[in-house]
Amino acid sequence: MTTQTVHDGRPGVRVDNVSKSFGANGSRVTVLDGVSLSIGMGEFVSVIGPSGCGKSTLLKVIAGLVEADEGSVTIDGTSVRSAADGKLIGLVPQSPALLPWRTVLDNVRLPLTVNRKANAGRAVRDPEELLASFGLGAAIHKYPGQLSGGMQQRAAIARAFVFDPSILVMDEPFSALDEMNRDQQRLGLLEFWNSNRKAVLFVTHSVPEAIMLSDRIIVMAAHPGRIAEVIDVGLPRPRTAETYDTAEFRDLERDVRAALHGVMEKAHV
Ligand SMILES: Nc1ncnc2c1ncn2[C@@H]1O[C@H](COP(=O)(O)OP(=O)(O)OP(=O)(O)O)[C@@H](O)[C@H]1O
Repeated sequence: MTTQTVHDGRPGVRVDNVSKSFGANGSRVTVLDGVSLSIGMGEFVSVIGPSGCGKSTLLKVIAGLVEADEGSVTIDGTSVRSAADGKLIGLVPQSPALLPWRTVLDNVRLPLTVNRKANAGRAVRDPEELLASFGLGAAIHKYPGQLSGGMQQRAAIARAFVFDPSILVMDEPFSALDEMNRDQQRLGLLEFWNSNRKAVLFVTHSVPEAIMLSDRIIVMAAHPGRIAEVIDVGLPRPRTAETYDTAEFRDLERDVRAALHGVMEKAHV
């Protein structure tokens, strides 16, 4: 096994000194305070931290769904707005958000058909092939209600790949699944990502999940939301179910939990 990090010289995601507050003057709350980070092309970065520390807000700022008050974000060298217009950003939400009256294949095709004119000439992936590579080849003509939660989430991930985005932002995509199923989905995602390297920002509450998937783990602190620590994972890839049983994995688990305890304790001072 080898440790491999793929950087092809492209800038990836750059977040520079981003701040964001919500609320009116008297009750204004700073949710992100001077957050800076970068994700190289082909790098997998997870964000973990206590509830309310601004993980989802950070993800939304990077995905162009929320505008930062201060600071800047660039995706592959361009502004978030033009990256979003150019379909460079793939988003996987917490719940699969599939349309129940459309088949799985039609759900994954939907982004291609919504604005056919604007999408003309854009590089796209074949929805059937994508679904097959996520193990859903036999389910393409089924409706979402006929699929398990894990299968629905895989379809949502496949949908995020149709425009072959440069970056993928994923907001706790496996949080609604039971642990066994969740683990299967993680390994499935890793297998696909290994041969389709994107810059990934992955929000999670699970320490083992963050370690298993990531090259780096960003630990956030709350009130205001900020980066407290960055932990390099460095486990060899490809990672498999056996990776959980290694001493290196357990050491990392201890380090990440200690970092989380650190930010929780400071929050109570
Ligand atoms: N649109 C909004 N308007 C007002 N407040 C908001 C808005 N979006 C988020 N917040 C507040 O910002 C803070 C951070 O929210 P965010 O969802 O980013 O945290 P999180 O770390 O993802 O939390 P969790 O782990 O519980 O999902 C919370 O206090 C939340 O109530």
